[in-house]
Amino acid sequence: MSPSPPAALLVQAQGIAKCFNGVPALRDGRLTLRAGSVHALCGGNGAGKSTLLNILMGLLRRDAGTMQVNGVAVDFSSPAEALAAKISIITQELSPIPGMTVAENIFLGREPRRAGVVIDYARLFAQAGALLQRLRFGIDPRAPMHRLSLAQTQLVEIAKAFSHASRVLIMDEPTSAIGEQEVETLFRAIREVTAQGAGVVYVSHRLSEVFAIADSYTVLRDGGFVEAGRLADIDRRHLVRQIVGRELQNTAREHRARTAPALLSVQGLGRAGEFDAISLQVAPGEVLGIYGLMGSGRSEFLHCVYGITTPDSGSVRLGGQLLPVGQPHQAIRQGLALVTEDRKATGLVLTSSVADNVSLAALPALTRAGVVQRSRERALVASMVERLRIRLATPRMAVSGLSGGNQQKVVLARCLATRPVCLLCDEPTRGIDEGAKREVYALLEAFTAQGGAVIVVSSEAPELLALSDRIAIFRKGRLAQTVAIADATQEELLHLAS
Ligand SMILES: Nc1ncnc2c1ncn2[C@@H]1O[C@H](COP(=O)(O)OP(=O)(O)OP(=O)(O)O)[C@@H](O)[C@H]1O
Repeated sequence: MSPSPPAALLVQAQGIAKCFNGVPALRDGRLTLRAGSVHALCGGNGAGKSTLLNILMGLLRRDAGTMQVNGVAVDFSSPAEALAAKISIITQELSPIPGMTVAENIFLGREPRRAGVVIDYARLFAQAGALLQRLRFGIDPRAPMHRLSLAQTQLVEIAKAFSHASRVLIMDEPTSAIGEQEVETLFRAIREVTAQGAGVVYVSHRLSEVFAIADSYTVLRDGGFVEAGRLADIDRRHLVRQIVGRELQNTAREHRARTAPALLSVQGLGRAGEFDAISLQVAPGEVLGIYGLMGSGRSEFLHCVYGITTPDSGSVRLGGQLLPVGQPHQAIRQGLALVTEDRKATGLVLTSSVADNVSLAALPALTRAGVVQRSRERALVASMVERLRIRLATPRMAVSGLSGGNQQKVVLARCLATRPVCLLCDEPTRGIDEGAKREVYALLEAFTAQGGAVIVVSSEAPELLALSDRIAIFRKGRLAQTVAIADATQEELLHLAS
């Protein structure tokens, strides 16, 4: 029997190049996508993945190279042209319109109209409802966007990409803000559309996802092409080596039981509709992981401890001192820092420079007699850029010019620059590549070795198991149980959380 012919080529890109202000971001971008396939585009932070996909999508123009869609040479000058060629994208940065409903966000500019004029809301909500139900996302199409959590906002963005019934779906880190259960739901939807002949380009730093959903891959490094092939022919270690360009050391933490008095102590903290009666302690040198499904109240809890929101009941003590409620500036002064999940909303000033973002919160410590000591500021920024391997042209460039993963590293650098004694981390490695993840783990290890205390919220169970000494499981806003790391497994965590 002769082998079946390869599926139709949906996208072929070769030798794609792009410079920003004379600095090359992409030198030799390549991509091949076939009908019915999920193709993983892999590479470290700043490798050029988003740049290549933004060129394919018409969001950026290329400087050189060729691109074909369905065998026809293309050079899209806008996303509308790409959409007309049946290509849609879920970008890394979410851009919801908060004042509108979910349905309006999904069908913006394509709303069903009566007599071609007035928006037909009944049909709009019905269409959006049917789509969300098909995808099993469990979101009300009539809900106002501003009411949704970050995870739900990301699901709406995903639904929007599916609503175009495209032949090519580009997913640039689609799961960075959603939980394991929603990831499964997304994968089911991906399998459905590929079974019908669509092709998906999938970008994620979570390699377990890549191996679970994709069949073929391309690796980019430093803007250049490294390797492409079938995932069935390689293992995870090989892929990591190609992405990072070197063998990675294992940096697992040494788990320890802590007996010292608590550094951070939370007593009966509650906030209506979010979480209730949470009491927990973290000792110096300890990492407490928090695990929970979407909607379990884990991020809301961290925000409240830090002071972004005010509790209805309970108290927080740091080093025995009561933290005043709802005052993050005071919390920082007392030694607390928060690494946020949503870097755009609460983490960074995108239009300011990397240097300003890193030194902003540390300015009081860098100021003598009302004058900022610039040489100390420069030294601080340089050491953070080096420790975290932030990939940039110059520290004076705007944060918006950094790749997504490098922006996340700036968030971390900014927190560490305030010299905290206790770090609250909400998805600290979101969007960070495998090499940088190890660096973040090593940083947390060094931080705790010096007596710092850490609380980590992560939706990646393997990450929590690697980092934590104990894991608190949140379920529907309650602390369900705290388990010692020796007794915890991935299955056990999921079981206790659901
Ligand atoms: N608008 C811009 N201005 C200046 N430089 C840019 C701009 N967009 C991207 N770059 C640079 O291009 C390089 C590639 O970035 P890109 O976003 O494509 O990386 P990536 O592989 O998607 O990374 P990540 O996994 O971190 O999202 C980076 O060094 C980045 O700083």
